[in-house]
Amino acid sequence: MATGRTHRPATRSRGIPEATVARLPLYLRALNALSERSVPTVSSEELAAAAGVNSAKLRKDFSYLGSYGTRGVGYDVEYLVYQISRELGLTQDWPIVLVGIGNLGAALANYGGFASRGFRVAALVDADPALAGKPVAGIPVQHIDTLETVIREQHVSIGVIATPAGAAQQVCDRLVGAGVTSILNFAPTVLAVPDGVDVRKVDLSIELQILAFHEQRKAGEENLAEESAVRNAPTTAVSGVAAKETPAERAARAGDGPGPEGDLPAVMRA
Ligand SMILES: NC(=O)c1ccc[n+]([C@@H]2O[C@H](COP(=O)([O-])OP(=O)(O)OC[C@H]3O[C@@H](n4cnc5c(N)ncnc54)[C@H](O)[C@@H]3O)[C@@H](O)[C@H]2O)c1
Repeated sequence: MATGRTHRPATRSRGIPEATVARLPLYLRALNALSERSVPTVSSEELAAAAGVNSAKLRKDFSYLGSYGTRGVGYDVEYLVYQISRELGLTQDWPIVLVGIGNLGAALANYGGFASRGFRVAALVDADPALAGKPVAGIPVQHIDTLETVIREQHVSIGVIATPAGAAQQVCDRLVGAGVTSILNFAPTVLAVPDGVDVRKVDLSIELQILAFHEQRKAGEENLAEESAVRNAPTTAVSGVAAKETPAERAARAGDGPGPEGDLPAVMRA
């Protein structure tokens, strides 16, 4: 779901392109599902379909990991899970700090997927003094004043921002100043960060807008297809003028459906 860009060159130090890195979590999710079902091996086609990726792209991506699979057998699921997890740095535990514990922050804190993927919520932080000490997902919310101490003591390198947009840059600056080098930003604003800090932005409304665009295009294509079907239908002479025949007219002429008047009673068609 994460969208946006990271402030990194298109190719990472070990020669793995950013686009490949962005697909690794998709492969990992599909592989974990296979692993849970104790599936030992998987073909590139099956895995590509499960991850929603083109299979040639998948084989190219895996070649960067030095993983080529075995002809006729496919890829070893467990080994690939290990390889991708190692590449993504998921073989170690990553403490994260979540800032802004409102509707979204509380939902994120309650999301079980962080822990199962190696991300430990080290602290929940909010500026509202009324929230301080209140448990959310079993973790007491801490006041923003403690942010730097929490980051230092818990060795946090990843921060998640779920504050209103107006507070996000200030929170970001404090996170970076305290040593955080990766930020996941949910606030609808562009953050300025120094070199060496990665920012990923999540915006569900942008995703919905992209879907709306595709919906609109699909509707347009359907209309065009209908218009073109009518335009390309065989012509028939009506009162001496060549006119396009609609599907209903064609069916009526063939005697297999209602005429252009549809289901009008016969008396009204006369
Ligand atoms: N990316 C998405 O898809 C998506 C979806 C929903 C909401 N949002 C965004 O997430 C943010 C939070 O939304 P919400 O509905 O949870 O809002 P909310 O008002 O319920 O919660 C915001 C929280 O941030 C806290 N806060 C404000 N200033 C702060 C600061 N300087 N330091 C620390 N905490 C601070 C507030 O006390 C509050 O608890 C908004 O920016 C919203 O636009 C994004």
